Amino acid sequence: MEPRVIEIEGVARTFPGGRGRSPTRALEPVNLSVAEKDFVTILGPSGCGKSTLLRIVAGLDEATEGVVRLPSGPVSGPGPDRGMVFQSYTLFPWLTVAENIAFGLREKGLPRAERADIVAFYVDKVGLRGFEGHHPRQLSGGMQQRVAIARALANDPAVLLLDEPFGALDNQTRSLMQELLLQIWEADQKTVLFVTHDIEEAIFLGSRCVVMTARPGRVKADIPIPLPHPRLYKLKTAPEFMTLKERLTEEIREEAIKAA
Ligand SMILES: Nc1ncnc2c1ncn2[C@@H]1O[C@H](COP(=O)(O)OP(=O)(O)OP(=O)(O)O)[C@@H](O)[C@H]1O
Repeated sequence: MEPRVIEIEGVARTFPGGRGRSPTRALEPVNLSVAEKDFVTILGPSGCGKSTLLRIVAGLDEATEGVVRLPSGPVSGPGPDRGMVFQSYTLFPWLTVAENIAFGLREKGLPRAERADIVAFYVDKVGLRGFEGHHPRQLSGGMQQRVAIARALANDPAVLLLDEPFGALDNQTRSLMQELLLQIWEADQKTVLFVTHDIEEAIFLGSRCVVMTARPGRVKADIPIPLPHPRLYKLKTAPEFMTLKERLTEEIREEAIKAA
């Protein structure tokens, strides 16, 4: 068995209310153990605490109960062992594509020549050669998200945390980005936590799919996705894909009804 890289132990989150408003219980205690090279997709109805859980693993928010353990120790803040990509484009608008990708490497103090090599490698990998000198405003949404992924990968984190990174993209671009991410994962075998609303996306990408209940969220089901790799878009119409889709649709439907 692969070693565990993320241990989420009894992690719960309540947001304080303030000014007469009652507190919001976003997450019930969540336990989740993620092995090295796992690609865990997290599905759940809107508002069930998916982003909150990911932000706690990233160290951007604090659990009110429980702990997240990494090989480096319990999470107490962001760290270079975790790379995060959000739904909205979070590139630095005043930096070029190359400068955005190199940002973390600069912070780490890597020499210029080494930074340039790493940037060139990831620019190639995400298909942005020729756009190194462009600024984010000169790129389409899909291109910006490719830069964000390249920036996260360039730091070579053990864990990638992705919060609906393709949520704002059109279907065609989204499909291409899914294939690109899978190719990268198949080659680099990173450990990935990927939050999504999209059942097909959760199956197509994941080696495991965790379904959360309606808010306050907890783990409702943890379903292995034993589909072979490499995965290409045609897989989405295969019978074994459809069977998984049916099962997950039913799980999510029950929760969406509760949430509504
Ligand atoms: N900073 C905050 N202060 C107060 N409440 C918050 C805060 N962040 C999140 N919440 C609440 O916690 C709950 C869970 O939010 P979260 O964003 O984690 O859900 P989600 O499952 O990611 O939702 P969606 O799929 O719609 O993005 C929601 O009810 C939300 O209003």
